[in-house]
Amino acid sequence: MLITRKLEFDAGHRISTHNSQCRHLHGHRYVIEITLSGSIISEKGNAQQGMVMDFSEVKRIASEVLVDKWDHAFLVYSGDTPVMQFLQSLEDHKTVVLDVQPTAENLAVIAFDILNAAYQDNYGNHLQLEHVRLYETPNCWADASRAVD
Ligand SMILES: Nc1nc2c(c(=O)[nH]1)N=C([C@H](O)[C@H](O)COP(=O)(O)OP(=O)(O)OP(=O)(O)O)CN2
Ligand SMILES: [Zn+2]
Repeated sequence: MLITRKLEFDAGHRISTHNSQCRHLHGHRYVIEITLSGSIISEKGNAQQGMVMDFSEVKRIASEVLVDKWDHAFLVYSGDTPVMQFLQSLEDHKTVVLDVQPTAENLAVIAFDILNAAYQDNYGNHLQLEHVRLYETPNCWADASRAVD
């Protein structure tokens, strides 16, 4: 069984090596869709009986490890020297430094890795993260999936 929870956050970025508009500082209302797999919990008396995981729990975990950290942050590539220096000059600025360009593709992979470590199987229902879809705009998104062994 697959379940998906959607969350949204705002963040700034630029692709410093881009040959067009995206090299300018700008922001997006990012949308992240988190897909988990697992079996339906059947244990009587369990508050999550009938669920793979309570959607509110999916949100709580994603917010704690990822979304609250990226929301209203500037996502900057560590190799983007002028922007790194500028952000460092701002007192108490919410900045997330990445070792790759903050493209939709890279953000989806980073989000997958962070979330993958966060979703643990608590009830023996083989819960695990399967897929992350990250929308940069309503028209542009990237998918990161669990590698097939
Ligand atoms: N493969 C990728 N291409 C681009 C990325 C990316 O992350 N991966 N990012 C950008 C820009 O950051 C920008 O966010 C995308 O802007 P744009 O192409 O203008 O997207 P829109 O949905 O606003 O496009 P419309 O043509 O206005 O619909 C660029 N490329
Ligand atoms: Zn952009």
